[in-house]
Parts: sequence; structure tokens; C-alpha cells
Amino acid sequence: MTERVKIAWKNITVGFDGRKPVLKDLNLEAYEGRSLVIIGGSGTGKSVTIKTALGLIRPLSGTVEIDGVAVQAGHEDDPGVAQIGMLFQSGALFDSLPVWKNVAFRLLHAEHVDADEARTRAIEALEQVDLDAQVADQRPGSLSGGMLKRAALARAIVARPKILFFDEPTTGLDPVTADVINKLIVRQVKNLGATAVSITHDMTSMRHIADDVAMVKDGQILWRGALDGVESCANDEVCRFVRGESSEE
Ligand SMILES: Nc1ncnc2c1ncn2[C@@H]1O[C@H](COP(=O)(O)OP(=O)(O)OP(=O)(O)O)[C@@H](O)[C@H]1O
Repeated sequence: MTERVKIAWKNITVGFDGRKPVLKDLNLEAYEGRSLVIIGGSGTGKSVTIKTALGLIRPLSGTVEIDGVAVQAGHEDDPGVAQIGMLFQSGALFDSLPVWKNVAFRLLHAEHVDADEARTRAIEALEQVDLDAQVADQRPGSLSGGMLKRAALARAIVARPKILFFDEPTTGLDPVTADVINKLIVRQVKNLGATAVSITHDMTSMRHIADDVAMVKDGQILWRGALDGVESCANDEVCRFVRGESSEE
């Protein structure tokens, strides 16, 4: 079966302030309905890669296409970007707002859904990530790290996006809570039939949530393939990275 390309990074070069480019002619595809996990060393440009698809960083050259249409950096109403639900590494919830207003932020401010409906949909999203409705009126500051991640996941899914981005979804969580978040991610991606793109340093999480894996090195994709290929050690360097072995002798 031929997979449909949902997101395509085409010859992407990104650099900052005249410094050496972070991404150099990077090419990558995320297939519709599949979960792609991007791995690679610290500072190799994984976050920059997803920020180009969010229109937050404008490449020096190349284009990111969603459904075959180039993303316009800086355009808030870009139709491709509007399909994306994002789970930020930090959770990025506003402590001045109750949880439900955080979850419903996009509904209230971008989709102009009325407050009653937005609250109902926020509570439904909270329930989908196994958070009790009474969490809706609490402040983010009163929640545990695991609950915060769930609330952030509820916010990512509330508008039923066709694309989900997860930036380090399990960082800072204990292994059991991380396992819960991984299972929720898999469940929600399936429920929505979404295309998912995640960044993680957590190889357990990668094994849990990935259909496909891409490794970034030196500003390009060193290897990309199905998760099976990582497990069967299709590429030595990817294999060493996943095992946590340095390439130095
Ligand atoms: N807005 C920016 N301005 C200047 N430099 C930036 C900007 N965003 C990223 N960089 C630089 O680009 C490089 C890649 O950063 P990026 O955050 O994409 O790495 P990463 O692979 O996600 O790293 P990590 O795994 O440590 O989170 C880094 O050297 C970073 O300092």
C-alpha cells in the first residue's frame, strides 16, 4: 500500500544570524495516519524541524508542505498549521487561567466557540485523557507533573486536529507516569486518525509511540524507516544511538 504524504519537508535549510546552518537541505515525509518520531543528539535541530512545519521559523530555503500546500511562516490562519494540535515540552499552560480555559484556549480565541460549549468540550477532552471533570476549575499550578501533561494533551486534542505534534512528551516524568502518557498518546492519535510527529530522547517512549523513526544528524536525516528497522539495527549509527552508545572509541 502506498502511504499518503501528509507533511513534507522539502530541501529545508535553516540558519540563524549568519551562523552555520542548523538544517541543511533536509528532506523528510510524515505519512497520513502514522506516527513519526524524530530522534537525534541534543541541538541537532529536531525542534527547529517541527517549528518550520508550525510556521514559527522561516527556512532560508526549501518549503514545508501540508497536504501539498506550502506552509506560510508567520501566517496565523495558515490552513495547514490550523490542522495541528501541539503538546509543548513545558506543557505551556497559563497559570492565571483555570485548566478548562487553558484546554479550550484555541476554541475560545481562534475558533470563537461560545464559553458554555468550549467548557463542555474542554471537559470532554479532559475525560479522554482520564482527568476528572473537577480538574477543570483548578489552576495548573495545583496539578502534579503527570496531570499537567494530561491537561496539555487535552489541550492538544480538543479541536480534534488532523495532525498532532509532541515535543518531549515524557520528559521529567517518572517511568510509570511516562507509560501512562505514552498509552494516552497512542490512544488519542488512533481515535483522531491523526498524523503524529514527536520528538523524544526517551527510547522507551519512541518504541511505544512510533510507527516510523527518523534520525537527524548534521542538519539532515541520517536514516528514516519503520520502527522495526531500528529494532533490527538497519543502520549502525541509529542502532548505537538508540542503545545509548557513543560513536567515539
Ligand atoms: N530561534 C533561534 N535563534 C537562534 N538559534 C536557534 C533558535 N532556535 C534554535 N536555535 C539553535 O538551533 C540549534 C538546534 O536547536 P533545536 O532546539 O532544534 O535542537 P534539538 O535537536 O531540538 O535539541 P534538544 O534535543 O537539546 O532539545 C541549536 O544550536 C539552537 O541553539
